[in-house]
Amino acid sequence: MTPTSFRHGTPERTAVLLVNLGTPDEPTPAALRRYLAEFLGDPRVVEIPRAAWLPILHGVILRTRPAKSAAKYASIWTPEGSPLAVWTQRQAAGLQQRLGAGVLVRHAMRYGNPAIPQVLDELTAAGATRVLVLPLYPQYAASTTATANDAVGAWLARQRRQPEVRFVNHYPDDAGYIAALAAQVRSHWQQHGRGQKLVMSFHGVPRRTLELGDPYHCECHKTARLLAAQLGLGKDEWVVTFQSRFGKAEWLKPYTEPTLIQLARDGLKRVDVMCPGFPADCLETLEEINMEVRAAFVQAGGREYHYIPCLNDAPVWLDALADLAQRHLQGWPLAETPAAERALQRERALAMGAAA
Ligand SMILES: C=CC1=C(C)c2cc3[nH]c(cc4nc(cc5[nH]c(cc1n2)c(C)c5CCC(=O)O)C(CCC(=O)O)=C4C)c(C)c3C=C
Ligand SMILES: [Fe+2]
Ligand SMILES: [Fe+2]
Repeated sequence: MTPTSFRHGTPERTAVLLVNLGTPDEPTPAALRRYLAEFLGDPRVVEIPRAAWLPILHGVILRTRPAKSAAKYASIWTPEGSPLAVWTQRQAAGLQQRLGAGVLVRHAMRYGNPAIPQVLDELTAAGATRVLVLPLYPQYAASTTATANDAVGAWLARQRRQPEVRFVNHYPDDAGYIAALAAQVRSHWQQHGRGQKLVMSFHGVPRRTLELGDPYHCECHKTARLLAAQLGLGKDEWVVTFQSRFGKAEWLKPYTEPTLIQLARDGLKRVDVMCPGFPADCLETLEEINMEVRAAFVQAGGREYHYIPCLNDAPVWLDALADLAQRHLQGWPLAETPAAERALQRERALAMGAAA
C-alpha cells in the first residue's frame, strides 16, 4: 500500500484522466526497445502463452524491430516530440479549457510516459477524490481499452483510500464524435475536392479476438456506417479496411494496403483515406497510411491519394469530447466553491508540514 495523500474532511474533487496508448520517448532503438518491451510484453496485447512468447519477444523481436521502428518514428517526429504525445497533450489542454477549473484534466499513457500510476498519484496528491477514466479509443478492444482499465485497477489495488472511479467503455456511435469526423471529411473535400471512394482504415486486431467476443470489429463497422450515412455516401463510395497487422496470424480483413493496391489495379484513380478509430495522428496513420500505403497505391497505378488527417485538436472534436465527459460526470459536482478550495489548500499545507 502506498501512503495516501488524502486527509479526513478534505473537499471532494473531480478529475478526468484521458488515456492513450503511449509512444517512445525518442525515435531511437534504445527508446523503442523499452517501449516495445512494455507494449508487446502485455498479455492483453499478445495473447500467446508467456512461455512461448517471451523468448520470441526478447530474442528476435527486441533485437530487430527497435531499429526498424526507430527509423519510421524518425520520419514523423516533430520538434515537440512524437505526434501521438503532442496531440494527446493538446486534447487534454482543450478538454481542461472546456470543462473549467472545477475539474482536473490530465492525460496518461498505457505504455511509456506519463504512466497511468504516476498520473493517478499526481491527481490524488492534488486532491482528486473522483476520477473519470476516458480512453481515447472510441471502439472497445481488449488490447487497448481493457488493458488501460487493468492498469487503473492495478493502481487502485495499491491504494488505502481509493477515489471513486468511473470508466468510459466505448463511444463508437457518439453523435458528437461522428459529427466531428464528418466535419473533418467535408472540410477536406472543400479544400481538395472529392475522391471516387472513401477508405476508412481502422487499426487491426487478430481475427481470433472477434471469435472470443471482442466487440471491436462490430464497433468499427458501426462508426463507419454512421459516418457514411452522415456524409450521404452510397454503398460503392466507401469501404472499411484494417491496417497495422502484427505477426503471422490472420487479422481482421480486408487489409488496408492490399485493398488499396486492388482498387488502383481496378482503375480507381483518386481515393480519400482516413483513420476514424485514431483520434490523434500517430505512427500508424502518418507513416503507415500516409507514406507506405500511399506509395503502394501509386505504384499499382493509382494517381491521387488523399490522406484526411485525424481529429487531433479540431475544436468540434474537443467540444464532442467535453460533451462526452460531461455526460459521464453527471452526479459528480464539478465546480468547487472558493471556500472548499481554501480548505483544500490548508489541508495540503498541513499535510506537507506533517511530512516535513
Ligand atoms: C485502436 C487502436 C489500436 C489497437 C486496437 C491496437 C492493437 C494492436 N497493436 C499492436 C501492435 C503495435 N501497434 C503499434 C502502434 C500503435 N498502435 C496504436 C493503436 C492500436 N493498437 C497506435 C495509436 C499506435 C501508434 C503509437 C505511436 O507511437 O504513434 C506498434 C508500435 C510501432 C511499431 O513498432 O510498429 C505495435 C508493435 C498489436 C499487436 C495489437 C493487437 C493485438
Ligand atoms: Fe497498435
Ligand atoms: Fe504499423
